[in-house]
Amino acid sequence: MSKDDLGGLDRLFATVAARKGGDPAQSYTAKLYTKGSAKIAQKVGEEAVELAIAAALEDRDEIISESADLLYHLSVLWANADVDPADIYAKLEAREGQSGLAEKAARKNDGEKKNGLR
Ligand SMILES: N=c1c2ncn([C@@H]3O[C@H](COP(=O)(O)OP(=O)(O)OP(=O)(O)O)[C@@H](O)[C@H]3O)c2ncn1[C@@H]1O[C@H](COP(=O)(O)O)[C@@H](O)[C@H]1O
Repeated sequence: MSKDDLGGLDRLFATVAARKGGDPAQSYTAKLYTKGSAKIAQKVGEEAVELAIAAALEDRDEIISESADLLYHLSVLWANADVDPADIYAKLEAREGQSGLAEKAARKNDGEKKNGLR
């Protein structure tokens, strides 16, 4: 499949994954890889906080802009960790049809059993 056939997030991921081993003087993404996983994780955290602030302020334009920043840095984090968006899609698909409330209740029951409370 060519990169042109991919959707937005997959296309962004293909671009950033292709920057691995690239010239840090030519590519911001390549430069980020050379800084390592802790720096990439820090950038994701920063962008997530900036998005949360935009959401708290109900600033729609900033929500869009910060979401784009977050998705870009998240894509770099995935590529750096050898995770493919397909892995995330598979996880989401496995959760389809499972209510978040039911999943949380099941986790709570498991935790109580483990702690001998049940
Ligand atoms: N989507 C993005 C994208 N979004 C944000 N950014 C960059 O992410 C940086 C984040 O801003 P910051 O102020 O936090 O960066 P900073 O000041 O360098 O941060 P520190 O490293 O100092 O913490 C900016 O330099 C943005 O330009 C992006 N850089 C690249 N892309 C995509 O990745 C492709 C490849 O880019 P290069 O790797 O640069 O060729 C581009 O064509 C785009 O499609």
